[in-house]
Amino acid sequence: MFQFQRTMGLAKTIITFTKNIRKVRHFRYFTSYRPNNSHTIFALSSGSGKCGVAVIRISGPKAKLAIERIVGDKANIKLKPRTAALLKLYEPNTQEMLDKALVLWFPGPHSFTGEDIVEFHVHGGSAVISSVLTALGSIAGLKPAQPGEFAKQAFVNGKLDLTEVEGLGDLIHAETEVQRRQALRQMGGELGQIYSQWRTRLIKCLANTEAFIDFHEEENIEDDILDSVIAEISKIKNEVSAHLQDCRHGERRRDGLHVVIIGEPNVGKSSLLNAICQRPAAIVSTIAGTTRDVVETALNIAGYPVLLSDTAGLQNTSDVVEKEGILRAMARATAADLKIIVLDISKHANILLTSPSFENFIASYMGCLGVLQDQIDDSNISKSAPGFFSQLKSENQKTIFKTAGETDTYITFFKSFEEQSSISKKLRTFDLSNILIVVNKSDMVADNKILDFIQAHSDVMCRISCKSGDGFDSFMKKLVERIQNLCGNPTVGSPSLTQARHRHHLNKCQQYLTEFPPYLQNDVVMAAEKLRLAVRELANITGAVSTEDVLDVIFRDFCIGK
Ligand SMILES: Nc1nc2c(ncn2[C@@H]2O[C@H](COP(=O)(O)OP(=O)(O)OP(=O)(O)O)[C@@H](O)[C@H]2O)c(=O)[nH]1
Ligand SMILES: [K+]
Ligand SMILES: [Mg+2]
Repeated sequence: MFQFQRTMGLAKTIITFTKNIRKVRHFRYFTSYRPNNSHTIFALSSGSGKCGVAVIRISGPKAKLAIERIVGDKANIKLKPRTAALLKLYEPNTQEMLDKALVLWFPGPHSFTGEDIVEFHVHGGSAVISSVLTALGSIAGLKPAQPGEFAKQAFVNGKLDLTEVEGLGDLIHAETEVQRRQALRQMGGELGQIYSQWRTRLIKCLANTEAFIDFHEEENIEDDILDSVIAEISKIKNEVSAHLQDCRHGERRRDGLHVVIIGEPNVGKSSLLNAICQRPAAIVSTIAGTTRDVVETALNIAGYPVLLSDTAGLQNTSDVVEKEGILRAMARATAADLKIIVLDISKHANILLTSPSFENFIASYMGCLGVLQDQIDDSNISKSAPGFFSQLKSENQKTIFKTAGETDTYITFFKSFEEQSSISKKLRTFDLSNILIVVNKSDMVADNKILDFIQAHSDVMCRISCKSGDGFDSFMKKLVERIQNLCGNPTVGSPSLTQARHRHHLNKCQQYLTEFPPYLQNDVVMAAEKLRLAVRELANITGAVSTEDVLDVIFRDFCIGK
């Protein structure tokens, strides 16, 4: 019991019940899944292909034996922990020399995996590598590592929790600066610590609740014990909520920000995509409807990972293939983190100038394109303008695209918005943080009024020419600012969750914590069960409790040798 109290640092209340300890419920939530994994594994840990130096790693109880078999007696004399020694490697059966290598010896538990580890830094030719791997395979008790098996050993031996393992995986896959910084921070354990401290605090609440259940009838238990539990749980719930409301910053930084280019046909969407990624990724032509499918490119923009998509021009069409392309474009635009809406100055200048207000302009143009429907409050709209908007909602392709490209109709559209003052109000609340309007082909029109209009709305609008390159630098500056705002800084503030898996368990944890107080009124035992489930959800994130299935999913993404 003493050990138990000391380990968990439980609330004082619990300590007063040692004599009745046999009654305390079993603390199932302390159990962790630690599969017995004592075999010795080996693999090439550096990348494949010809290279100057290749690193072959061995981890497990027979690592020492492996050095003795491959290096011979000299190994024992020359090898000091964590110090490199230049030694000859031999085939253990024929004694043929294989290579001269740097050999490093990391005795467990002070190693990456917690097991004994040996590293051979051999010459990086494929024949050298395969001869050493074959020699290792011939030693009884050694087996080739599965993908991610070194990291799994580290997890099993308590060297890394699951969020740290994920951080390590992300670091290996990081392609941009921001991904690298975020992964490094997660691998350092900061994210895991947030979840662990919530879990520890919830375990204390659970222990107090269970103490109440077990002893409140016979012992002089403090009356307000449950009040303090309720207060603490409400505090934790608020902290989890704040952590969840992070605008998906961490996930965007890990998986890439989705940016979609949309607009009418021939406005220069594909030209813009090509200019941003500096290669002819999408076909450009004078024919309206050139782009049919979504053209996606993965880019590194100012250190942020971005998935930039060019889409089919939005218009009414009877062509079934183009129609499908338009549906895909709209689906992409709806799901995107940032929409770049492209206009053609030679075609849309008139709308810009005759618009009664900027909001109306945006609403009418994008309403016509059918891309802001997700931001329009349905109920309000159907009340205010049942005919117009319900038609727009339900038949957005059929009805709206019929009119696309006709300036007069746009003007009629936004004038009708203006007449509906309640709708206008709604439109003014559009979230402009995820929209960037690009007025292209500025080489074709040089009208001061238009330039002034664009300048007056420079927070969401810019003018460029994909043809001459004019305005492109300031567009890119604006784009980078948007991306920075949408992704946040990975090294500032508390660390963000980075995976849908974290979000899933945190949402479930929240749900159980919400259910706790109402249950407490009628059924304390059930309330305690809710708390236990909440603790379990947090334990799932860090791997304090996990199943083989979960581990398989996480380690599967690693390559062999990691
Ligand atoms: N003058 C001028 N022409 C441009 C500019 N940008 C693009 N164009 C031309 O406009 C035409 C259409 O360009 P695209 O990039 O194919 O347009 P899009 O929006 O992708 O067209 P769709 O895929 O058919 O929807 C091409 O002939 C381009 O060369 C520009 O800044 N100035
Ligand atoms: K085109
Ligand atoms: Mg195109």
